[in-house]
Amino acid sequence: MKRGFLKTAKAKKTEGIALPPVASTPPNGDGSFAPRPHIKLPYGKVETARPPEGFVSNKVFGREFSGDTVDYSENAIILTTLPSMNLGATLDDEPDNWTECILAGHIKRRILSTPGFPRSVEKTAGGKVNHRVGPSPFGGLGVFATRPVRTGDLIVAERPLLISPRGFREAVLSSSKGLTQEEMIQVQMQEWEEQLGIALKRMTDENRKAFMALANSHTEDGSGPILGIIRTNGYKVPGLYDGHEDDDTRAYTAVLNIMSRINHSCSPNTRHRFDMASLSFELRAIRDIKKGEELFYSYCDIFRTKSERAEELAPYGIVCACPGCVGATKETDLLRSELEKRIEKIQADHHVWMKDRSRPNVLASSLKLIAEIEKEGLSSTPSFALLLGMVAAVYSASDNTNSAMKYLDQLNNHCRASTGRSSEQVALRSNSK
Ligand SMILES: C[S@@+](CC[C@H](N)C(=O)[O-])C[C@H]1O[C@@H](n2cnc3c(N)ncnc32)[C@H](O)[C@@H]1O
Repeated sequence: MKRGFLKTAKAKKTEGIALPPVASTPPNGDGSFAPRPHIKLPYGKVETARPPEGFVSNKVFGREFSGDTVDYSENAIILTTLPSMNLGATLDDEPDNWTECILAGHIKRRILSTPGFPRSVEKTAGGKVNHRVGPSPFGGLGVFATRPVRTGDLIVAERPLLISPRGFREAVLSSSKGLTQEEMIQVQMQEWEEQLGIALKRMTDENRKAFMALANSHTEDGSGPILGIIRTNGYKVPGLYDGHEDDDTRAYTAVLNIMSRINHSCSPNTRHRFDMASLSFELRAIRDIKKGEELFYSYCDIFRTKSERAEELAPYGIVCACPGCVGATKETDLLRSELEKRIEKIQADHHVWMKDRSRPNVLASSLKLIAEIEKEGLSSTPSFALLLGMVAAVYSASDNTNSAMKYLDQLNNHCRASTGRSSEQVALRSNSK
């Protein structure tokens, strides 16, 4: 994005809007929320992709609030711009851009109280642009490396255009008595679209334009244009959730200008993390990437079999033709689904060897699994670091310093790719806790 790109940014009249709280779902005693009912949204061509005849949706009137308001109820949904945007602000005031957010009140408070917030978004080494968006052989647009990128290097970091809840609010159901499940879902999608529209209106013209230009693979299932774009392009926001971390219905999703152009592969070459203090997503290489190579992340769980992955990818309209799917066999399915278990077993053997060096070490089994992982393109698994560490430890114990250093170096790069920090920095931080 060019500097000055948002020179025309319009200031907000108010700091935010609070949608009416949902009376039926107060937080539990510990401040957490009960899971929302899991609603499977339709995809593909849906014959009745609209609310039933004569249905009039609840119009939402939010309460406007100013920048110093912090007492919105836990249960209220807040529409707010982060970092906050002053009247007449331009990109010169906030070169890292703003994120339009639809959040529960307590989530906004959590973001604002993150130490360092709003930190500036991390820059690539030397401020170089490592990516470009262009036509992809997989169809539509994709993102490509403009220079060789080493494992662990930052490719791009950006603030999302929009952060919004992944699940629907319960309120809309109150008006839906007598409707079938399918009809209720259509009603919910329409009402959610109207609420999302309020957030879109609050965006700068440039951000709204960038958002609406993103791909939409949900044009025939009743999703409105905004919801369709969110469903096609959303990244789950790690660390942001209303209930329990594992409860997807209360998680948040982010749509980004550049990173939402990245296509899917079951053998991804990038990894991303969310940095709350800068409110940005950081994309790093998980293996060395050549100039011109397309960048991929995985939209599905890569530790599942090919047919299970195909099921997860269907809502995106993807019939995956990545090397991991084209070359899938019984053996690769087994490797993926049993990978974690195999690593755990090697780790247990390693601990036995650490206590009693007369026992067999795990060098051969670790190196064999590392080779299998690299061949299948699964090095984005966080447990890969464990294997690298175990190999380095065994080499080090046998005074094979060169080999130990080689694997420590790989471990360090892997750690940078996952956490943005070197393994020494990560060890220092965890020791200081
Ligand atoms: C997040 S967008 C990715 C960017 C998109 N290609 C574009 O033109 O903006 C997701 C959509 O891209 C397409 N897509 C992504 N990965 C794909 C793949 N591996 N094979 C086929 N289509 C893919 C699908 O239409 C999917 O719904």
